Amino acid sequence: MHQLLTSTEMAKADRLAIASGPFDGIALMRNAGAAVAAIVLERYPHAAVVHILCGPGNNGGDGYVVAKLLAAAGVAVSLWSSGAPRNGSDAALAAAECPLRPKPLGGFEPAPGSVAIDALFGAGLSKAVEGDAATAIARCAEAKTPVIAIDLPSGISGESGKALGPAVRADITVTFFRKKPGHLLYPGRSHCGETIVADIGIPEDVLAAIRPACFENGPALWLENFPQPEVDSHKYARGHVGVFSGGQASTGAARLSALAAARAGAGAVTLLSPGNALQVNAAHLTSIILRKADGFEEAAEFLAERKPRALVLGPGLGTGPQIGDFILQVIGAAGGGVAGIVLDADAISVMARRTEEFFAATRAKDAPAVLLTPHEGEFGRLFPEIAADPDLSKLARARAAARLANAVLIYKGPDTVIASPDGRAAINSNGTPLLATAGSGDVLGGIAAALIAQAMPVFEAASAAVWLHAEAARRFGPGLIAEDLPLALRPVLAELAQVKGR
Ligand SMILES: NC(=O)C1=CN([C@@H]2O[C@H](COP(=O)(O)OP(=O)(O)OC[C@H]3O[C@@H](n4cnc5c(N)ncnc54)[C@H](O)[C@@H]3O)[C@@H](O)[C@H]2O)[C@@H](O)CC1
Ligand SMILES: [K+]
Repeated sequence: MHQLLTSTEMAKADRLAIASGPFDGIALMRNAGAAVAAIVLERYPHAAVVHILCGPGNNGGDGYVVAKLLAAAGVAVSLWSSGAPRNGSDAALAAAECPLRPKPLGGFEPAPGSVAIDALFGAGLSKAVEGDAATAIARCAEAKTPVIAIDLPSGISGESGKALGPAVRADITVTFFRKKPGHLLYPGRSHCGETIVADIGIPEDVLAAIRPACFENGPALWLENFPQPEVDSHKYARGHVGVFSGGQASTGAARLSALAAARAGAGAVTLLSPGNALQVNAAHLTSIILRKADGFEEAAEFLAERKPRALVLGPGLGTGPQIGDFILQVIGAAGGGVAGIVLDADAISVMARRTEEFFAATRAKDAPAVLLTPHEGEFGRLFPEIAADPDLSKLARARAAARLANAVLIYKGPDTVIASPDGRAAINSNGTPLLATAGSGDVLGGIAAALIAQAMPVFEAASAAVWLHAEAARRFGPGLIAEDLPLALRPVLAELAQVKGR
């Protein structure tokens, strides 16, 4: 259920389902309407009136089916239409099967105690909602009428989650077969309320032909690749992570990454510290190995001797020009042995000033895989042209940036998108505002590095890290600070290990 379908992919799913039978277009529409009607009856059994607002397309067609079924169940139904469906469409068949006569949408006023079904526009929305439909949306909002949206809240793009103009704020959104990106990307997500995915008889095997490349992030996406220590594992087989610390006044961020990497299962973690910060780091570390690394030569010795599988560069590292040289040298030297380098925070800001050299390094033939973890501001600095394109959704921005940088991206925010240069992407949906706390990003980088070090492919490792990080925060609850996050991973990891062991 974790695949997300674009409108083109969903139309293909409909076509393939119709071709393989037994349901034709109108039968799928009847199933869709029946699913919505059942949810209305279950959730709003005492509604005084159910208003059904039908648009001109097949979304409206679903509305006519709902009207017929609810009326047959004895519900007081009031049917409104913005215009007759196109002759020969499934919606026209559904309208013909519905015994109720619709009233013109312009006269719609929600009655007290009523519920509204939004069947105005779904996957076919192509421009801003205007006229009577926009007025109807405003009237529901003014009257605080509970709304159940069919497929998508009208006005929201299923592709981008953008509001193309006025948009319905639904309490429940019932979509079909699979969610669409617009259900998870903001502001769409906040317009959906609870999103329910209904089965309308489209067979699962159509997905093999569609091969979706976008997913809702969750264990279904990466559990198969999630590390599980073998009985005979020793600490280096569980993956060694190297984290580079900043100077003596900014060491905490790297230590948070290091601790998170250890909690996320890295067998060994080394903190590489400038000489002037060794004392302060030593005073705060116990199980983490501390090693002096002043500049590239000592870093290169560490790579050659200890063969870490993953590196974290960025938290608290500083933004001076020599830091940029250092990062480029480490990327250049790490290919072969290092499976992945996580570049976060200061590393992103520094590389944003040298994008040409940076992208040349990440695209080099033997470069290690790179994972970038920008928040909105850092994304804008590193990818200014992509960030400035108003036509791109957050999903499209993440994918374009991943391709440009030849890197996996964790594009952070309330709807974090993880994107791979191969075109795959995941949208995270378990995020929490509790994570808006200083140092939480440093922890995320450490978790991702630990998973990469344990042989998870970088896209899967990044996706798993984002999910684990949010899940740990949610379960910990209010009062969370970044220091709590590594330990808060424990129950989440325990549960995953149990599921995986089954
Ligand atoms: N067999 C099928 O085709 C099925 C379709 N289903 C429903 O069909 C919907 C998609 O149907 P459609 O492709 O007809 O699309 P919609 O019903 O979303 O709307 C398309 C119509 O609205 C017009 N339009 C788009 N934006 C407008 C705007 N802002 N103002 C005025 N007019 C606008 C279009 O020109 C077109 O006539 C899905 O969302 C789903 O609810 C489901 O019943 C499942 C089966
Ligand atoms: K709708």
